[in-house]
Amino acid sequence: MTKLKVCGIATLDDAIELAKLNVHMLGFVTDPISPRYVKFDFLNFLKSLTLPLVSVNVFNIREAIRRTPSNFLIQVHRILNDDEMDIMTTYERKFIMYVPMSERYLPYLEKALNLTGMVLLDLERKSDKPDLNFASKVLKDHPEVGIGGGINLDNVREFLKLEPGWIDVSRGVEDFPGKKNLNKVRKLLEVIA
Ligand SMILES: O=C(O)c1ccccc1N[C@@H]1O[C@H](COP(=O)(O)O)[C@@H](O)[C@H]1O
Repeated sequence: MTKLKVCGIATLDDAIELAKLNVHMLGFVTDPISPRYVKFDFLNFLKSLTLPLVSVNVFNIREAIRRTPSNFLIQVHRILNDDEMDIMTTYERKFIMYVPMSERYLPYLEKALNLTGMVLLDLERKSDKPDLNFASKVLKDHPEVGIGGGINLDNVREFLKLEPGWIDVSRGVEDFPGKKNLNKVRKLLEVIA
């Protein structure tokens, strides 16, 4: 069954309340590029939560590896070059590797799948439309892969038809950047069930 990761969480209350729902993973963007940015120190307030927690990073990967609590997964939300990919293999950490949802990134997808069992197919740019045909092809061979990209209550069924390992949702369950709407999350969980 497809699991739900709610990402871009920026308040302790939201994290605690979402953890009480049947959400599978909670994501926190620890890169200042995001309007949902939280400082690494904020992650230390989440240690009482027992579900999988994810630190999402774009440009501060090394800092993230150094400052993210050891129980967190680290999401690398940027295309890495070969040297950076090699360096990733030297760390004893669980990574989620972001891969843009586009045919031209198939070679990178293979590299990411060799590095980690957790790959997230997501938009190359937040303004893009998801390439669900490409995502469908990937998921036929790699059903464990997660998918994101503007998922919300109106379009979630299109993504669920592909039977991804998980769906990754941030903007689609927000009142404003960083503030999650618990009722929208509850409704998403009802659709997934
Ligand atoms: O959410 C952000 O602000 C963000 C910033 C920088 C890198 C990644 C970010 N979010 C990731 O993108 C997916 C999908 O988000 P959305 O549902 O399309 O808004 C989200 O789950 C994060 O993993």
